[in-house]
Amino acid sequence: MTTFDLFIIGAGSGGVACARRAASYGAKVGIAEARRVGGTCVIRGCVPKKLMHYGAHFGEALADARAYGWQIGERPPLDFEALCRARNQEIDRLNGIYIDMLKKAGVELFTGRARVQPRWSGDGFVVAVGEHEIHTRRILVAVGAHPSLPEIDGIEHAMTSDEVLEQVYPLPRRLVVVGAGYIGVEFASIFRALGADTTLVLRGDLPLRGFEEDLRRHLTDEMRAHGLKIQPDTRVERIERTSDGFALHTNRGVIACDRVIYATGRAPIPNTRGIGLEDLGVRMSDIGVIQVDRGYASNVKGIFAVGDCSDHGGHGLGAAQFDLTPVAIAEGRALAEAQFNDNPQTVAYETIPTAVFALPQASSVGLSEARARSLGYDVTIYRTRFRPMVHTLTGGSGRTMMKLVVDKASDRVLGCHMVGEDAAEIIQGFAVALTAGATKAVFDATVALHPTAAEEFVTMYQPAQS
Ligand SMILES: Cc1cc2nc3c(=O)[nH]c(=O)nc-3n(C[C@H](O)[C@H](O)[C@H](O)COP(=O)(O)OP(=O)(O)OC[C@H]3O[C@@H](n4cnc5c(N)ncnc54)[C@H](O)[C@@H]3O)c2cc1C
Ligand SMILES: NC(=O)c1ccc[n+]([C@@H]2O[C@H](COP(=O)([O-])OP(=O)(O)OC[C@H]3O[C@@H](n4cnc5c(N)ncnc54)[C@H](O)[C@@H]3O)[C@@H](O)[C@H]2O)c1
Repeated sequence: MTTFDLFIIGAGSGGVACARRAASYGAKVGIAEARRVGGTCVIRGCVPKKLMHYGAHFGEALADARAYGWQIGERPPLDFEALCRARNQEIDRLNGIYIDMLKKAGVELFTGRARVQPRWSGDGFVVAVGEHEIHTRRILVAVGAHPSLPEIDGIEHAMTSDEVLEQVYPLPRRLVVVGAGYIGVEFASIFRALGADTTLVLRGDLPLRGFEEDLRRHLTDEMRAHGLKIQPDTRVERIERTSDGFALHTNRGVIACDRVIYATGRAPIPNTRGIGLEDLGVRMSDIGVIQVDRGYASNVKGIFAVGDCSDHGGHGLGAAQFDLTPVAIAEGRALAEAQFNDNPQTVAYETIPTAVFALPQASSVGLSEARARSLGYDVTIYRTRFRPMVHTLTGGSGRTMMKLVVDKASDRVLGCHMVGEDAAEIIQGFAVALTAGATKAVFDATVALHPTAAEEFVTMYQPAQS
């Protein structure tokens, strides 16, 4: 029987990245996947979501095109189910590519739910996947997370992101999205842009808790201007099926709709529980997050964890922001480098760029103003709001917002934030600048690229009133 150097549970972003890198250094690597290779990002996350985001925004582009002379009459009809089917076809193609990539890398794939056995083999661990009994020196747990739902009456009527992104269904006429984190804001934006009468219901006063306050406010105004109904300070008490859809009973009245999407967060349970980790004494939080050190090692020697199911604590920034695909990939690769190439690496957690594919997009890298102040920085703020050039002809009311948070003492730019078209594409380059430790003087010395929105990031000379 082969003994693997590394056996990975979960072929998602972190697991696949680690497997390929470790195998490239000659390690004997096996990987188990319970659902589909590619994991959340490829199968039911980033990729299908971005395809739907593209699909949704053609509607607006078509309307804008009229102002540029295109003779487009009424809004053309949308075949939403065709969009779902095209999306699924692309996901099937990517799933095949991921399986091939593992094969080409020499990684052995086991299909099924892996379970670590409560006994040790001669030189490591035993993992069961279906009929297979696998011996391995190290285990990487990269099992990701799962939509978490509150226990209220009628919650079984709600769709989660899994169903939204995997199923083919008619476009809802009236939709309610509950929860205003990344997924809630993105889905509400997508369905609104597709033409659904959409209400975003949140418990707090603004969406996207943890993000820069100016970004949250500006994005809220913009989303409302696009016709999205945003209902703050609202708690759903129960969901009732009615003759023509559903009734959401809330502390602020009843909302009628045809579909309800719940986007109330994700947790590693049930993925991390019930697969033998507790029996070996692996330390986890109450929601199943595996506690690891800076080398992604759990408290049990030889068991590691990366990605959404893990937390190494102590990065000093927000938390939820780090459950992102590139973070899982960077952690998986860093683990492989340390274990199989004697090349320990650190992930630049302080300057992880992030975007919300909303209506319009919002993006951030580095610290928010509030977070910078809470960490003791004395900061200067630069902020601009302007009408993007495309709307000079369309007459659209949309406004772009950009903000820089600068440390007075060192002149270092601590945070860049944006709401507006292409915000996601624009922030990536500024993440490079922040990772390199760029100062405001460097931003000022950078020649602008005209005419773009991005140039505003290097032409904000006057500090904003606090
Ligand atoms: C709707 C949505 C949109 C998102 N959009 C973005 C985005 O735009 N940008 C971004 O950066 N991030 C996005 N994310 C987050 C991103 O998808 C995750 O951060 C990323 O996939 C985490 O990777 P991972 O390797 O930790 O876990 P996953 O990719 O979730 O992979 C875990 C894998 O483990 C498998 N598994 C679980 N238990 C077992 C077991 N016992 N045996 C075998 N296999 C098992 C699962 O089936 C899964 O395939 C999005 C997430 C969602 C839900
Ligand atoms: N563009 C991206 O990069 C992207 C997109 C989607 C998801 N993600 C990742 O996936 C993770 C999960 O996304 P998410 O949106 O599910 O989680 P989230 O943690 O971002 O947001 C969940 C929201 O639901 C609210 N909530 C919790 N319980 C509730 C209840 N009972 N009623 C009403 N609201 C409730 C929370 O206050 C929070 O605002 C994110 O943290 C992010 O890391 C990233």
